[in-house]
Amino acid sequence: MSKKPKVRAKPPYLRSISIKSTWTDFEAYPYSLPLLQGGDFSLRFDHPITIIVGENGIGKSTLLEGIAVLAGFDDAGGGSGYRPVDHSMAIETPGGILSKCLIGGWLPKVSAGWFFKAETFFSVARYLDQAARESNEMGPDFLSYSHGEGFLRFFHERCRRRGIFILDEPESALSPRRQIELMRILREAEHAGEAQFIIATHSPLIMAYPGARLLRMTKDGLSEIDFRETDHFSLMKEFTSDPETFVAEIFPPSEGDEQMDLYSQDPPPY
Ligand SMILES: Nc1ncnc2c1ncn2[C@@H]1O[C@H](COP(=O)(O)OP(=O)(O)OP(=O)(O)O)[C@@H](O)[C@H]1O
Repeated sequence: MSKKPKVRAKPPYLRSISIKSTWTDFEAYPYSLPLLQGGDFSLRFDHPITIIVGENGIGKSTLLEGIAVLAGFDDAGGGSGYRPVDHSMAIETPGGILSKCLIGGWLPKVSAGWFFKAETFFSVARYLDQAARESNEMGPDFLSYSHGEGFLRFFHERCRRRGIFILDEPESALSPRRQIELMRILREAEHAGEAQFIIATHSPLIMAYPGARLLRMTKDGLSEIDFRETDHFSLMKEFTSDPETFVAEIFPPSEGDEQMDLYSQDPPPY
């Protein structure tokens, strides 16, 4: 009798997160995020790629850290079982403890994947090289490249595998051209059908990724949005349609100032 081929579940693997109904502590960070106030926060993931946008400080990274810990990653970044940063001397409250108040709905629970944080990429990369050296293996050596090249090599090598990939501001070191390359990597991963991505970004390019579910985080919570409606896109649109006026309006002349030609080719007089 022939064996039935195994059917592998497709992403998204993490189908939902919600706040525990018994949770009552909303006083201190990270439970004090505006998103959680009211105690009925929940979010469903129904696309392989979810992209979260929102103003600085609204809580995107903290939410991603909570999800990363729920997925079994360290909130400093890395894969399952990696502890790239020594937290023993840290004085700050780690955002990952948010996971304490969250319940994740998985189908199935996957442990493979990665939590990429632009701000800790270099510590994580060093940790990977050191771990490889200790096992007499070749390290990935992401640090022997420029910031942006290192990031892209990383995305090429790690994000095409099966698992859940949580990316916090992956565009940070990438030129617009390289952001487009990242979008191509996402597209390949999406076609391969093995990876779920949850991404926080300020890049108007990445938020225009076709087929992703784009969510805007505000103090009132998370809601779906078209990328054209985001502040990031509207500001860039205003800028590109009339850069001179746009920049001049950033620096309105004070009373008594002479009107400055911002695009003068003359060097400054010092
Ligand atoms: N370790 C911490 N302890 C206390 N408050 C924190 C800590 N980390 C962040 N916060 C605060 O929590 C809020 C959310 O921060 P978070 O980093 O999640 O925002 P964000 O949306 O990712 O911002 P950005 O776009 O600038 O990365 C901010 O008001 C921030 O000052």
